[in-house]
Amino acid sequence: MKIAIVTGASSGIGKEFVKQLPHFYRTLDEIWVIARRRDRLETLKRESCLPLRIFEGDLLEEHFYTNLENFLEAEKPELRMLVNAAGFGKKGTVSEIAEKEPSIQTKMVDLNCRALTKITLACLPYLSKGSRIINVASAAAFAPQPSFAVYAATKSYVLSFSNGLGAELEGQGIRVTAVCPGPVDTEFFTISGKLTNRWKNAAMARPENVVKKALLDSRKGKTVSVYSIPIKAAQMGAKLFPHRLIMKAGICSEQLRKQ
Ligand SMILES: NC(=O)C1=CN([C@@H]2O[C@H](COP(=O)(O)OP(=O)(O)OC[C@H]3O[C@@H](n4cnc5c(N)ncnc54)[C@H](OP(=O)(O)O)[C@@H]3O)[C@@H](O)[C@H]2O)C=CC1
Ligand SMILES: CC(=O)[C@H](N)C(=O)O
Repeated sequence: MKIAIVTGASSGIGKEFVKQLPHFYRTLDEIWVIARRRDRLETLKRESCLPLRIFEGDLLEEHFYTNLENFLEAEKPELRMLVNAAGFGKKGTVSEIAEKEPSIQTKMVDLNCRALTKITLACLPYLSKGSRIINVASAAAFAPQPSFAVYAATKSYVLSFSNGLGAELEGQGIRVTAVCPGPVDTEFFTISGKLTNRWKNAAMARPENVVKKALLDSRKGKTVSVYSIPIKAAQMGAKLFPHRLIMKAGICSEQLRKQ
């Protein structure tokens, strides 16, 4: 049985992967979808042209992995595509967030980094030549971001992990692509807090476009997928300029906005 696995499938970018995957991978038999909100996954299942198998659960809970591993062991599927999209962010300084929600920043690290790694490790034995991994990082991975510090650090981990793992798996014909979008119009900002940066607001992308580009880039075997010219410029800027300067520019533009 040929399958794809998508985490964060109940909303936004992950959900869009579930919608587009059947058109890119016509030989898939099933997509296994992971998220906490079962009702959302049930709706997606009714609308999908491929059978979806629902794995309702919290990626922060250990028993979730035991359950998934048991299913993988029993079915021994040919995993053609793993998409790690589950994640969240919180806006504000590290101290402000810590005061309001003491454990949320370590939970962010646990979901964005640890859970992504755990799912990948569980899936590795079922990948074979031609299989793909897509890890949803972010343009926030390119440089540190004051007032988004933990989030940006988690996404640097995802980018670095994807590049390292990709180099290890290349010889087996398995490609890993880190997707690094700027702001995307999803429920992300309901949880993180609204975007106040006008440059970021102007660069807001549609999830359909980001996902289509990611799937095309993954098919080509690209290691990083960046949608839109402004975000490619940001990627280039982060390579050319010292991160100290980039952070200063970000802080100045935020202060100007507040005036
Ligand atoms: N939107 C943006 O501007 C950008 C987003 N990204 C990244 O894209 C990824 C997807 O975000 P996006 O689609 O925008 O945001 P959404 O909030 O729309 O989706 C987040 C997804 O993660 C799932 N999720 C969250 N917490 C858990 C958990 N503990 N266990 C299982 N699943 C969980 C949610 O499902 P449920 O709540 O049902 O469990 C949901 O399906 C994230 O990694 C984000 O960092 C990257 C760049 C830009
Ligand atoms: C939420 C994101 O990851 C986005 N790249 C941003 O920095 O706003």
